[in-house]
Amino acid sequence: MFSLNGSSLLNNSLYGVSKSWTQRKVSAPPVVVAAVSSNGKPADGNVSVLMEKTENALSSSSSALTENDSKSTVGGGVEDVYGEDRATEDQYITPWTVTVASGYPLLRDPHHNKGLAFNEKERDAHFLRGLLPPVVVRQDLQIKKMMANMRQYQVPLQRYMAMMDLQERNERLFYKLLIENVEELLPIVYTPTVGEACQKYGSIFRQPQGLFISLKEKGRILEVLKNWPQKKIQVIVVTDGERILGLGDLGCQGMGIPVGKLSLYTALGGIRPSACLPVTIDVGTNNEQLLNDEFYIGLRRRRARGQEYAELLHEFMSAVKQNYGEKVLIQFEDFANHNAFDLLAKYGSTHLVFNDDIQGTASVVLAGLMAALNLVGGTLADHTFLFLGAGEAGTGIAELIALEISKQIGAPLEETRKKIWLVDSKGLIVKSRMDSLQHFKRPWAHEHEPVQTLLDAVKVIKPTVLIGSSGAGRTFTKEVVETMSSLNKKPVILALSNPTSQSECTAEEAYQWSEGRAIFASGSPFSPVEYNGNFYASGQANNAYIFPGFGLGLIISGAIRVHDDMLLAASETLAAQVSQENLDNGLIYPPFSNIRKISAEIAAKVAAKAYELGLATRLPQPENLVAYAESCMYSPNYRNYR
Ligand SMILES: NC(=O)C1=CN([C@@H]2O[C@H](COP(=O)(O)OP(=O)(O)OC[C@H]3O[C@@H](n4cnc5c(N)ncnc54)[C@H](OP(=O)(O)O)[C@@H]3O)[C@@H](O)[C@H]2O)C=CC1
Ligand SMILES: CC(=O)C(=O)O
Ligand SMILES: [Mg+2]
Repeated sequence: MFSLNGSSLLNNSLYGVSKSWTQRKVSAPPVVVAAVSSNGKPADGNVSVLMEKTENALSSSSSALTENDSKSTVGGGVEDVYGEDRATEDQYITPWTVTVASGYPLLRDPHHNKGLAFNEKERDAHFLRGLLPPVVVRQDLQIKKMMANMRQYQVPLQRYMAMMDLQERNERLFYKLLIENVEELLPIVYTPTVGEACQKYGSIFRQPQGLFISLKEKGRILEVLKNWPQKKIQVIVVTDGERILGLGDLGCQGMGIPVGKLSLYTALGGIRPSACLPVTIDVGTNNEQLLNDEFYIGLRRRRARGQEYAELLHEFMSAVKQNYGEKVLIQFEDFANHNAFDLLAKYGSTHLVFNDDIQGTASVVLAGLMAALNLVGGTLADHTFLFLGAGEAGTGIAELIALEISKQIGAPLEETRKKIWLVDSKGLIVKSRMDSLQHFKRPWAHEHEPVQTLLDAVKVIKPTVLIGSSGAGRTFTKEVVETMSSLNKKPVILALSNPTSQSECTAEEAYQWSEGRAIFASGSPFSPVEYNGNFYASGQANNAYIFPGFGLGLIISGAIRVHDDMLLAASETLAAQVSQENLDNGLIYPPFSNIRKISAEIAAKVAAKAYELGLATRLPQPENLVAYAESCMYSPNYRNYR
């Protein structure tokens, strides 16, 4: 889609797009839509965006969504997101228009560029003759070449940059590469490398990705949303950059996280890339190093707090609903906990919101624990849990475990919480600290004398399961792991903190210090470890197992709210995907290589729960939800252009 202004608006001739094409009535793919920003330049450096009429089943099912939404009482909705139909003459609209890309702009359009894979017919039909060398190569050969190139980079950040370049050059090739090499490339586009990329985002910045909404845009956020070239957005991942992984406040440079998470929504969960919108809300940063960094890309001011912050967030949340309707999923990611819990509570009853750090993490860890029971025995209620870290991840997981136990044994939550203990930076959370505790920690303040250190807490609480959610690296010391191992035949130890530098311990440490007995998983991946002549592979306890399938389930059912029972359903489904062979190898998560199938299973169970709870709006309910979920998933294979 092109939004026209300046000379483009007058000439209706866009960046070399052939007039014969622009004049043609377009009834079948490829239809080109391209965007021009307010300064008259291509919105993202790309001249055009090809929009295919029937990209996949999900886009056709989103037409059904469109019909529903246009009847919505919420202003805008999905059909008329730009408000042209309703705008009065004195209201501003964005003059989008539709045209067809060909020639040079087609090669510069990441959504439809195929590089050397354009066939002879397409080269003729789309004015590509001479713009490409003569050879025509298949997509699988392009994949082979890209992987060979990728493997030559020794430095992970170089691989990250190569992947981002590819995403900006040839989107389908990017996703096919990622899907087919998910175990090798996940650590590049996601944790740990994405953490380093965020830290250095200003220096490595080339092309803007996603929407940057800063305090400068206060009062104009709806207008900013309208600058985004895609209209049918289904998932937004938004951060304010204050708690990026375990790396702290990275301000505007946190954009790498929404971009990375959404690339997993597509690669792992099959959401169309064009339906994904990464957003960074820039309210400043308290990171002195960034404030003094000449390459920093964000607002050079300290963070807005209180009313100023709340008003900007509220304007954003309202504008999103107005622009995209109420079924757009808004995933909060890497907010600091003093905002995260409040935002979730405030918007949980008015928007389709999901906090990945609180809810997604809870679901993935509960799944791992359910699977681990096959190795350690007993039910969840038989175990004692100790957390290092009582923030979003820690208390989110604790609450979901308590809820699951409560459902299993029919006991009240207040009771089932009692076997779950948390340690924060001031020691064990106990009743005597109640007055000074943040609200999300209070349910975990049990009757006990104060305990200062994790090691002492392990000794007195005697947990069977130890979970690290502190963001503080190497805090599971030799003594801590040895004590866990002296208390348990098979200690369950999860070091969730990301990236690798912040992991509470390494896989090697867990296996060595437990003499190979630990059931270990970590937030960022570790290579298999050799101990006493045996190899130990550890799983990745990361919310990436959950959110892509979870989001897909919400979308295919047209869910309007997230419910805890959906999280439990996702956990059970993921746990059921762990095979006996995985368990025999000490793994409590299935391999990522099978993730698309797993995501479809999760999506189906989440959707089923949405229907059961009366939260689904896409009716009638498909008979076979797994098959339906699979049929809705984006395929990165090239499309043929006529
Ligand atoms: N594997 C996964 O899927 C996920 C992993 N994570 C990771 O979990 C970590 C924490 O995230 P999140 O819960 O959102 O962060 P929060 O900031 O909300 O919570 C961190 C908690 O850790 C405590 N803490 C920090 N340092 C120490 C220390 N040295 N000793 C004891 N306690 C400490 C804090 O204590 P206090 O309250 O006293 O300040 C706080 O309770 C991050 O590294 C993140 O990357 C998060 C989500 C998903
Ligand atoms: C994985 C994730 O969401 C985090 O570390 O914040
Ligand atoms: Mg996160």
